[in-house]
Amino acid sequence: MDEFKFIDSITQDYYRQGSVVKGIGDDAAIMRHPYHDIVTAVDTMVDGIHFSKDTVPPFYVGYRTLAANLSDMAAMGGLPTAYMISLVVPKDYSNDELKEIYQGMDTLARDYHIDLIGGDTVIGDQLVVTVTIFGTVEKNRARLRSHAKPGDVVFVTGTLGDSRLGLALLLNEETLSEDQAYFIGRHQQPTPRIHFARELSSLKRVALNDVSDGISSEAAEIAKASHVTLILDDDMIPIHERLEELDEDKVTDYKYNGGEDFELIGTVPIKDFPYVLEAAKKHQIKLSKIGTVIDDEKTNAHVLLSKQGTLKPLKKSGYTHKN
Ligand SMILES: Nc1ncnc2c1ncn2[C@@H]1O[C@H](COP(=O)(O)OP(=O)(O)OP(=O)(O)O)[C@@H](O)[C@H]1O
Ligand SMILES: Cc1ncc(C[n+]2csc(CCOP(=O)(O)O)c2C)c(N)n1
Ligand SMILES: [Mg+2]
Ligand SMILES: [Mg+2]
Ligand SMILES: [Mg+2]
Repeated sequence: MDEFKFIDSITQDYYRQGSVVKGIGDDAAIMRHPYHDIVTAVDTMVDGIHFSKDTVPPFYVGYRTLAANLSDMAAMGGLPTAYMISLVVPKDYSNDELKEIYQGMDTLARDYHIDLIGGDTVIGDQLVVTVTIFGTVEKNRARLRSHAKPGDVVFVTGTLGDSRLGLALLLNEETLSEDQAYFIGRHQQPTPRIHFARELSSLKRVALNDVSDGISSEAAEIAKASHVTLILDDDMIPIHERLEELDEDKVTDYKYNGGEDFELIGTVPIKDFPYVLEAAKKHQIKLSKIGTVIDDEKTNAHVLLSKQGTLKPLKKSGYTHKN
């Protein structure tokens, strides 16, 4: 089973409820409401897959799961309001550890002024934390993956591969002379780009996707949903200067396929790009133009990578759950 093929296989042909604006196929679902659209998404993190005892302490298991969920909300341009938690707790897990998970979530929840409104608790074999976020977005302003058009600028927030390097440091696969704490912080405590995405709410058309699997996958999802091709420029992909110290193959893998940076990749009409730059500046985040959108009629590819004067398809090699 490959998660994406599985999702395709269970997607309904049509929605019975007229209120479903967007069902399966984006970072979150959108439901029409008389005053605004409702945004909801669910994320699950599993011990041994998304974290381990060596990589993420309980406080950050909570923090990180809610952050990933808020990141999907940001990728829709939504304003979060409340969340629910479903837990599978191993028999040997202590009450103190459980409390820490909740403290991690609550720390982030306070920052975004959102409330825990429910959940479910099960005792099982392995720690599983599932968070469901609810929020709102102005009617017809949800930032769908299908909104990219030829001529758009492709942009990304922050730097890419930092979380992957943090994971490598935590797993002792890598050592660094400096900035260890920064990269570990990016892995354990990512920042959902809610405020930046909300700042774009006056723009008519923006396509957004958050970086959970790696931009090689996220860029392809925008291209596929929008029936366009994204051309990315290798020189313009933002990375932290410390990452350049690693082997070239590793740098390439981390920046395109590392994932879990929870940055936003998006496209906007060229006329709106200065506004997007201003929005990033206002929220003190880095924003980089990384490419352009073209018609997909002749390219036969979702994403093309421009590197050292050549243009080649970029394979969708981000993280995929498989068995
Ligand atoms: N088991 C499932 N049943 C129904 N819909 C699903 C299932 N798994 C995923 N989906 C839907 O498929 C779409 C893509 O899901 P995916 O998990 O890739 O998105 P995401 O939340 O942006 O990524 P990530 O899992 O990395 O956070 C979403 O609309 C999601 O709601
Ligand atoms: C211990 C450990 N090993 C590996 C990884 C890497 N990892 C796990 S899931 C995922 C993609 C996002 O998942 P999803 O698509 O479910 O949001 C990535 C990059 C990790 N975080 N911890
Ligand atoms: Mg997402
Ligand atoms: Mg998600
Ligand atoms: Mg998923």
